[in-house]
Amino acid sequence: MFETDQIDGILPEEIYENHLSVNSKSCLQQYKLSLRSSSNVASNDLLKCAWKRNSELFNGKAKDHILKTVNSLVQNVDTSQIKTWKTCLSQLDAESMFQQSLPSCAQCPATSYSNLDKFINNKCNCDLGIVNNMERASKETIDTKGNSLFVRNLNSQHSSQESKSDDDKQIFKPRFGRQKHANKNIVQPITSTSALVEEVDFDKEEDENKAHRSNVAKITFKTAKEQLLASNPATKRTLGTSRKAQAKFVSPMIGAQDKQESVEPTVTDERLKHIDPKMIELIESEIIDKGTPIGWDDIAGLHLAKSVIQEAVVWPLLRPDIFTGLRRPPKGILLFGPPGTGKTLIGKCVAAQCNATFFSISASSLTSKWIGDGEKMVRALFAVARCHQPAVIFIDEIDSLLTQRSDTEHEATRRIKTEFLVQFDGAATGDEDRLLIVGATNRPQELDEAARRRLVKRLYIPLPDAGARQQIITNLLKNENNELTLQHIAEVAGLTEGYSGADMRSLCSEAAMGPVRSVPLSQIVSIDRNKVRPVNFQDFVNALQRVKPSVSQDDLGQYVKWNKTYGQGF
Ligand SMILES: Nc1ncnc2c1ncn2[C@@H]1O[C@H](COP(=O)(O)OP(=O)(O)OP(=O)(O)O)[C@@H](O)[C@H]1O
Repeated sequence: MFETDQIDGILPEEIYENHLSVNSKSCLQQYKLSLRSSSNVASNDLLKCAWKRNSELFNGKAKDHILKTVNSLVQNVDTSQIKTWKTCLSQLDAESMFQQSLPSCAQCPATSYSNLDKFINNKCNCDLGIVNNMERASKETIDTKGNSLFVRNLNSQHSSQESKSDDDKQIFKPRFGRQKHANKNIVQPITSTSALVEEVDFDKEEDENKAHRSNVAKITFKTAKEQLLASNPATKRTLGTSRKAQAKFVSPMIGAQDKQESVEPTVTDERLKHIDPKMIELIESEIIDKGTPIGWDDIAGLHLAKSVIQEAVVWPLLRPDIFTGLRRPPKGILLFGPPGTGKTLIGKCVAAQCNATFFSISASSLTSKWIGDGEKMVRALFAVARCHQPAVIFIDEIDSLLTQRSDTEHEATRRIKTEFLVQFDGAATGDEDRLLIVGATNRPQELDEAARRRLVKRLYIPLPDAGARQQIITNLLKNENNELTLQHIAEVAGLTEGYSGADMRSLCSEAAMGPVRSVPLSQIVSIDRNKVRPVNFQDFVNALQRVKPSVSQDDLGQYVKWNKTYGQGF
């Protein structure tokens, strides 16, 4: 309670008579918190806020008086008055003020929340928060006694909708919960709580309230996500997908910025008529690889594989007129071998050598990322590829798409697989099509027989030999400041038996960290780039302690065996 001698002239009774109604549960809670922490400014702000919102409930004189007193106390916050202000606040019984300010509730008998804790713990069915939102959009009607408030229904849009469905029933919003009254245009105060309680079917009322709130939300409120999707439907598909470094950036604000431009991509090619435009856009932005073109020299070793590919795939794609009949090229090749041996590099190189568009997709993303849409995605992928001929479709982890059939196979996966085989056959039989499907796998033994048959050329991509490892090191050190001689490089190559191309890359990165680690910690931020010493042989020796080969001998044995059975045999 206010001490009458400290904030003179303001009697608690006066405040209660003015039906001080704190706006919302959260407002009150914050207010209480601020009281506990004795934060004068926060308390003052909250009080002001509550009073402002309820200004029409105040007797102007009392309001002015309270605000004046509060202002003077806040302005003198550094003086001795601070003690008085704090004392005032600590003596203000906010709980009982709030309790007493609550008007009678239609649904909860007044006694049910005589204890404020009950209200705070949601034991009261009323929803003050909702009422607050309504208050902003509506005109309040207060009865003469001020103890029961009805709020005329919300915004005109909503009321027109309701009136359409509810014909000539006029709907009013009580401050707590909703009440329907058959009488037209009459704002009825609740004079007897008990009488109303009898009339109201609580369950029905609750359902109606829920439906009403959701209607209001639908009409007046859109989440940021909904707004974004409405303005740029393409974002739905691009959000959450892993982007490659070279992938085109799709701004989430495209829709907002280019309102004039059509959001839907325009499909001009007849072959794409039945394909979802969003999928086309996604394929063009995410799946077409526009990275730096790869040359044969960028791939170390693998001479046999490279020559077979050149002969069987690259030339036919470049000269389809010569490679006809028996010379007709295979439409699918399989690259299998341990991870990190350059299968993807080969795929990219083929595309670059044939001036073909390179589509790169991981089969596992078809079965997981585009779950439910995988089938459509496969169809779209082949359709877009046909429009970008010559094209190379690189499917990494192809084993996860074309696995051997089993009873436990998921229906969606089975459908994607079927679609893939259908499209594959279409591409294989279409004489005009210059499409090449390159599948890559680390587990060739798991491939479906049907897939194996279609991927006619099956090439083993083994671990790099010493010469290839030497070439990889040389290539990677080309742009680094280093003092390794040819002999050093040959020595490192000799020490890395069993390392894959990817392991070699990790080794070189680790060695390149040596010079940086030798810089004293205190100078790392300021040191001149040219003062960092060159990479040397010792850095490689140290790196060899940390980077170990990732492929086991057992795995290698399996590849060799499979190669002998199904591979090209070299
Ligand atoms: N023969 C190679 N010549 C040059 N670099 C290679 C070679 N093999 C692998 N690398 C290096 O290893 C990295 C990974 O290679 P890549 O992605 O082509 O392997 P992968 O066989 O497709 O691997 P995964 O089976 O795990 O997909 C390449 O970016 C390259 O730096």
